[in-house]
Amino acid sequence: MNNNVRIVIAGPRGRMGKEAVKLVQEVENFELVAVIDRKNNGMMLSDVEGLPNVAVPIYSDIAECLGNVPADVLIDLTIPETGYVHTKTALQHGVRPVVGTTGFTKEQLTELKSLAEEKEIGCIIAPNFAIGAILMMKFSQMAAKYFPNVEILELHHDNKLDAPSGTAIKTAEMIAENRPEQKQGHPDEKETIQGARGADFEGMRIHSVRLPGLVAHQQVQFGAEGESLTIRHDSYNRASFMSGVKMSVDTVMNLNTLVYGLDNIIN
Ligand SMILES: NC(=O)C1=CN([C@@H]2O[C@H](COP(=O)(O)OP(=O)(O)OC[C@H]3O[C@@H](n4cnc5c(N)ncnc54)[C@H](OP(=O)(O)O)[C@@H]3O)[C@@H](O)[C@H]2O)C=CC1
Ligand SMILES: O=C(O)C1=N[C@H](C(=O)O)C[C@H](O)C1
Repeated sequence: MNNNVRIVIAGPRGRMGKEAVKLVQEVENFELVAVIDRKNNGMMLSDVEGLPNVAVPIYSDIAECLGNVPADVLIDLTIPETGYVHTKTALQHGVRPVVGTTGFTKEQLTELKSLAEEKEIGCIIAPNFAIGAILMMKFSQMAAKYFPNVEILELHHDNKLDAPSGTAIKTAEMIAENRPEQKQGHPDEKETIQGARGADFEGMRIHSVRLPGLVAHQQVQFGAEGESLTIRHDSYNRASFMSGVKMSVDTVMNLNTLVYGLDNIIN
């Protein structure tokens, strides 16, 4: 019997998608069975210039793909609107989603969790797959208990569509579990240029930097009387995310609900 995990990847031409295709080829019991790409429908991956020489079919429509190709896991690395439709369709077909795409709304996450539970299958939505980034979030959550004054600075390449990053939002949500909502800065502070103080998450400020040359970086900065604490993580390339993708694929096969964030998986 073949015990391979049969995987479909959505977004194989993207920065993350290309790495994921490489990962799936490298892991012994992972098997790429199809890809979802809005271009090149009906072709084989191996026929597209610049993509790995793997003979799997390309579909532009996920329902058509999952209706034709038996699969266990969908890895989605696309854009928020498409990623949401892909995740929902995968769950409806009994295929377990591992989603790196960021920018889902709270309502979408709630709806997808209900669907995963109704179908009794696993789904992982991970705003960040890098193990160091998960630790940064966990350490920040711990620190917030003692340092409630905190600002988050996230820095990314200038092709990123969503702001703040999924990682920054998840970090703020985790910190909020240990930090009562409070306004920071001077009570009478005023922005002379709108946005100067960043986005407001329960009084925590989130600042988004977009510059060419950056990959994915985040600094969580805590301040108290006479001291400060900075927790920082840097991803210098997309390979940094792949051990988390592998762990997610392995884990999702044994889940029967939706898990949001790898902080709920690593001990
Ligand atoms: N969880 C994590 O650890 C990480 C998450 N991310 C997230 O992953 C996602 C992808 O990032 P990245 O690889 O840098 O982005 P890219 O822009 O490099 O890749 C996105 C891919 O999605 C495809 N796509 C866009 N729109 C559609 C559509 N309507 N239907 C089908 N495919 C579509 C693009 O194809 P086309 O060329 O045709 O537009 C492209 O191949 C983002 O949401 C990002 O925030 C990124 C890094 C790490
Ligand atoms: O778009 C990116 O590049 C990244 N997106 C994720 C996010 O929004 O947090 C993860 C990582 O920061 C890279």
